[in-house]
Amino acid sequence: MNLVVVSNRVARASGNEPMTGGLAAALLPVVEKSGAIWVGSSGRVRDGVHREPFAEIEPLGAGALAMLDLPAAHYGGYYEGFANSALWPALHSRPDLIRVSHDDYRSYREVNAFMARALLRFRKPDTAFWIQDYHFLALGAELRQLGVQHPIGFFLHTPWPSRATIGCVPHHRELIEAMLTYDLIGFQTEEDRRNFLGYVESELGLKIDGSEVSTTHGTARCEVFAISIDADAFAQQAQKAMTHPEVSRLRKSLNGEKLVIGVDRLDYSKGLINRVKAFDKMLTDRPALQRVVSLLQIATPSRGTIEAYGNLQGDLAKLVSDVNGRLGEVDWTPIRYLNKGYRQSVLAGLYRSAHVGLVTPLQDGMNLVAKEYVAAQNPLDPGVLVLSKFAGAANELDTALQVNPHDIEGMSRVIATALAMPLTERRLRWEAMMAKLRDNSIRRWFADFLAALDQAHTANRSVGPIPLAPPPSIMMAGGRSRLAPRAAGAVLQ
Ligand SMILES: O=P(O)(O)OC[C@H]1O[C@H](O[C@H]2O[C@H](CO)[C@@H](O)[C@H](O)[C@H]2O)[C@H](O)[C@@H](O)[C@@H]1O
Ligand SMILES: O=c1ccn([C@@H]2O[C@H](COP(=O)(O)OP(=O)(O)O)[C@@H](O)[C@H]2O)c(=O)[nH]1
Repeated sequence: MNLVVVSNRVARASGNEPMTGGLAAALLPVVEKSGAIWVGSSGRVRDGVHREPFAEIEPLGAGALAMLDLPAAHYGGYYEGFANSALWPALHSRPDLIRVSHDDYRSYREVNAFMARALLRFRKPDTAFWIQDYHFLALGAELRQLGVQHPIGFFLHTPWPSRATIGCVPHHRELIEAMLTYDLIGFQTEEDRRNFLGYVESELGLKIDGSEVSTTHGTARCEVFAISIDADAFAQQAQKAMTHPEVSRLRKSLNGEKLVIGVDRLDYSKGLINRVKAFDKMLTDRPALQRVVSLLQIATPSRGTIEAYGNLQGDLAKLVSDVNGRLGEVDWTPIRYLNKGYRQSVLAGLYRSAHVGLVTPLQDGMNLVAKEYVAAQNPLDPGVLVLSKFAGAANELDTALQVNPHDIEGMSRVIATALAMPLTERRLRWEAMMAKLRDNSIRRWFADFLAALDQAHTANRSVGPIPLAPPPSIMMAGGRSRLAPRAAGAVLQ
């Protein structure tokens, strides 16, 4: 099989920069080994690329990485607009943060259609397409519309929310109808899958048969594949990282103090404000812990041109400075707060140096930082993971100390418990989590998805050729979508 993987964000094998997010970090090692072609955005835009998509292609393991310049006129409306100001807040159950214009939606559909046309050059008779994430909900439908009969799978890296919440996204019906043209739709957790099928049944009135939804365009199978990491490789990296100068400097600066670590993109879904408040409360309520423990919070800038992200950056900086100003001393700072990214070869050593890993998102598809923190620990003296029950990772990492990130007082108590946990209990909890990570590796995630895609597509083909997808349509009065033919290229006119 000749695999084409598609995502908005890609990662270069030779890249020396820190990873921006879990999708790229998780996919890089497996895509590299698979010989696949990985197609995504170059991060650059270009005028007039509609006819001839421009791709910079470089080797990636046995395969290749193709980075496309996306259309200048639509990039902002697609990425910052519809993808990250409408879909992202809705998918993370924050409908109050949805900001979207109908032009943004048009741009989103234009970029999906553009990507579909660009993918045709990579198509061979035995190609399977694997589309990643909410940036490309409609890409499968665009490919089918171009007559592509190949297997097309989709994996959603974020949560899928309740029907009421996804219903706040303009054009939700036509987007989800478009998703049903995928042979296979993968989710991080059973809850995400249930929410999606619940929407399909109650909002679209379609019948669900086990994991399958049948439409006049074929059957979409919906399954769960929890993304993961290569735990043993990460453990080795962590051991090696202990001699990295940056890690040595951190350890030396601790002067025997305990360390709590948080590593996140600066995103409102990550629960950073509540986390800092909980740490503050712990130190304020338990003065004996002052000078005994500090927090290292790495908050990598993300999507900074979007208002909600800019506001968060300001609010968080103010909160951290308030805590440090109030509790700090001439020779002690309670919170080390860094707005930059670190390579995993350094990050692994930082995790291993920390007695507690704080991963407290309000909502998170999976959260690979939680898994990396566990994998990085010294088996003889492991740290404790404090994990939000609203991260996808909480399903597997069930011996972490799980918290409700909305309960600041509860979190402050649990962090104190983690800091005081005896070695025997730390080891028991860590061993159980590490066994789960070893069992469900990123290699297994990759292989299981592709095997299920093959099965789903074979079952679809056994009932005949796949009809052209329902074409995209604009909203009609009353919020219902219509399924009407569309002239090639005439998106949303
Ligand atoms: O590409 P960006 O806009 O910079 O955002 C980074 C990525 O954020 C999201 O990551 C998700 O995928 C992880 C791996 O499955 C998962 O652990 C995490 O819970 C998710 O938030 C987003 O879904 C990606 O598309 C972005 O690339
Ligand atoms: O400075 C940083 C911060 C994060 N990461 C990586 O970015 C990913 C974050 O993934 P996660 O699933 O936790 O969250 P996301 O950012 O994708 O929502 C992890 O693999 C981290 O190792 C990194 O390499 N350097």
